[in-house]
Amino acid sequence: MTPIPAAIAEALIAAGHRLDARGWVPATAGNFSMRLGPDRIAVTRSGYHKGFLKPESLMVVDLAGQPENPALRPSAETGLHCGVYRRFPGTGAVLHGHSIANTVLSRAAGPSLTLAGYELLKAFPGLPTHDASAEIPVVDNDQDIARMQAGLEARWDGMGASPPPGYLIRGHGSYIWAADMPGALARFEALEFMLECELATRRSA
Ligand SMILES: CSC[C@@H](O)[C@@H](O)C(=O)COP(=O)(O)O
Ligand SMILES: [Zn+2]
Repeated sequence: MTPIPAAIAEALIAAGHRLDARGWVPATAGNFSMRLGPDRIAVTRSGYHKGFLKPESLMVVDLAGQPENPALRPSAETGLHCGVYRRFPGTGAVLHGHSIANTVLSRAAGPSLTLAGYELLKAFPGLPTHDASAEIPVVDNDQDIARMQAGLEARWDGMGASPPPGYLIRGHGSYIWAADMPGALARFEALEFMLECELATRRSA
């Protein structure tokens, strides 16, 4: 069995506190993971409140989503985490949350949502200035996670070498990743900030 180092467990638990404090993981929504090695990740177990995670709320799966301990049930969306680690090998942490802004805006969006002119775009890779735009893919929600992941692969295939490090699931939430947990949190918060700005702009229109 692959141990989950204390620093990894602490980072995942702290991420839960942070996102819960912002109202981005209501009820038992959201799931998080961090890379443990080339073919192993620590992921949140299914059905736990992410604001109250403990080391026992975490478990180890391989990049096909198979648990090392078959008695434990990983996040229902483990396949989406594994899909990111497989496709983008530099990924060290993946965060998923359900916010009001990402839920409302993804419901209204087409196949992508464009964010332009925000200083916080600089939190995303390859955007050194606010004078830029990011096209965040929006995929339809699906309880068949393997099918949703296949759709994402097709989207990424059509997006060149460096798709944005995140996407929205319609009416559901966001997935964001980075090389480490501080980076993933920064990108998550930047995306949420810009989505809240978009929502405020539409409300005042
Ligand atoms: C509270 S329902 C939300 C779930 O269906 C799911 O979308 C989610 O984010 C959490 O699922 P989980 O299996 O606990 O990782
Ligand atoms: Zn979810």
